[in-house]
Amino acid sequence: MKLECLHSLYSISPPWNLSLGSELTKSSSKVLKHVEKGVTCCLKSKKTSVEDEKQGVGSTTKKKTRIIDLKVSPHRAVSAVRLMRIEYGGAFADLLNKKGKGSRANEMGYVERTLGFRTRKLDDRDLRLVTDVVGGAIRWRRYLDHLIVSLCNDESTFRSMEPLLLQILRIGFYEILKLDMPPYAVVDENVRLAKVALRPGAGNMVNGILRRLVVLKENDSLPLPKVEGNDRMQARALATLYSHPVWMVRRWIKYIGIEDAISLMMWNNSDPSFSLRANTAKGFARSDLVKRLEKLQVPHELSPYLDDFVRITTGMQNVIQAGLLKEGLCSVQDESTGLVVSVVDPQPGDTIIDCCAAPGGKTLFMASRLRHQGMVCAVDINEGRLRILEETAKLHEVDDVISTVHADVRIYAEKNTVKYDKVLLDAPCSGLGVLSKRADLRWNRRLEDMEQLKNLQDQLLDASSNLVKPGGILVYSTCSIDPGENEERVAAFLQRHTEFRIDSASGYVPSDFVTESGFCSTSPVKHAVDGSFAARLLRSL
Ligand SMILES: C[S@@+](CC[C@H](N)C(=O)[O-])C[C@H]1O[C@@H](n2cnc3c(N)ncnc32)[C@H](O)[C@@H]1O
Repeated sequence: MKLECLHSLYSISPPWNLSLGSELTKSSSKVLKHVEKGVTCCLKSKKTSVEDEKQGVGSTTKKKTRIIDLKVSPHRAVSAVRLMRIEYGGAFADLLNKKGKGSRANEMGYVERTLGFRTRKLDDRDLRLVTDVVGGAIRWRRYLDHLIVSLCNDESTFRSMEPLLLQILRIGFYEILKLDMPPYAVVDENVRLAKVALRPGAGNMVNGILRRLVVLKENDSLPLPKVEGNDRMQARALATLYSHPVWMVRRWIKYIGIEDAISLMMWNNSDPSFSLRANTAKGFARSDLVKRLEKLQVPHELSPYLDDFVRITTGMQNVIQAGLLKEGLCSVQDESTGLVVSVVDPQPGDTIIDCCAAPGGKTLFMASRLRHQGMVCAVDINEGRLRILEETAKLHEVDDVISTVHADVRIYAEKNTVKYDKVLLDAPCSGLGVLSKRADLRWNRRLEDMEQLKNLQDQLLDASSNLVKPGGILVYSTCSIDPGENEERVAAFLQRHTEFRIDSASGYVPSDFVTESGFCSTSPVKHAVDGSFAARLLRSL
């Protein structure tokens, strides 16, 4: 996905924003009450600095008062507000801070509306801290909450805790336990935030709980569960220790065994790594990208699997600021998604249909491989995401070979009579292969979702298969590592459609990724890239 689109796509106004009053849900109105209480309190409390701004509007002069607290650390105030938005606003955890137009100002606007005051402006270090703290506090939520409950006097104190107070505690716990920040500074700073944003009593509570945590950490006696007992008890303990939902842990133990399940959870909890794809369609080769990265002093490494890809671990901000993405010279794309395109194997002159195309990561890469000969028809049910695809196709100069269709592919495939050489179905899925990049996804997925997704995947497979020419190829892919969404879907499809057979991915992707059945499967544990699956299915003549 194009990086610059992430921010606007995932920025959702908080539900407790007063202007959204009529849309408030029950739980968000509860949050609103807490937040309003906090705002009223902190407006009454004494501030370090008050800035009066005069704004001239025509002949009248409006006076706007901004309360600025220079003592509260900006990264903590912003992190607390972001965590509130993510948990209660349904926004995704966009861990890539978009620098530039108004983003810092907007962030402070949210702080002011939620907490009732501004802090000093965020600098680069603050922005990095916000990214670390927000991503970490979300990933480690179950682990942190287990310890917070243990350190509260009783469970009801935890259950009835104001949402903002809980976020402040999570920030403090994460900073002490996982970022190894100087503990007493962390205590003081979070106490100050709780006092100013809520009330003095909240600060006292944060002080008591964080100080107990510091002592337990120093004595190496954190109250953590032991991995013992029956399967269910072990899964529960691991779910707390590695901070994942119990149902996911049970599923992974069943499919990949306890050791790999632990490695997978450690991968999911680590900082995500990113790859860049050089946009050769614009005449920008990987060697050009490497030169630019060297100039920007961004550490990088060539992908051993894909000719156009470069891996970076840090320095994404530099890449963004240098305008490489904005100019369409490269995109942020994981190697696992590039390998899916290798399984499709687009060749100049091919006619291809991408059945679930938006926002277009694979469409654009396939189009670049066509070298301006052939066509990719990009279908998606989501108009907004499809628009992003169209804009990026222009920017990347591959729009000459891309046409878009806004439709439900199940209906489109029934009515459409054109057949294609290659059909890609990159199906909606649980995303269990990309949990390191999507920090909050693990908490939003439920076991019940899996059944619904499997039904949808079957329907989409049936529809897409209608669009394949005799002798043509259907590629079914997901960003999941769950056999229920992958191998089992293909097996069920082949039973329903005897005109298709598996065409091995061998020869299209490095043999490391080819399973015994001939599928392409990437695994965070084995290959240190996101998890994905792709099956190449050949239609008989
Ligand atoms: C996994 S995402 C696709 C990602 C995309 N292939 C890429 O590489 O950027 C799944 C997409 O399927 C679309 N989708 C879901 N149901 C659909 C349907 N019935 N018909 C067409 N598109 C659908 C969603 O809107 C979503 O954009």
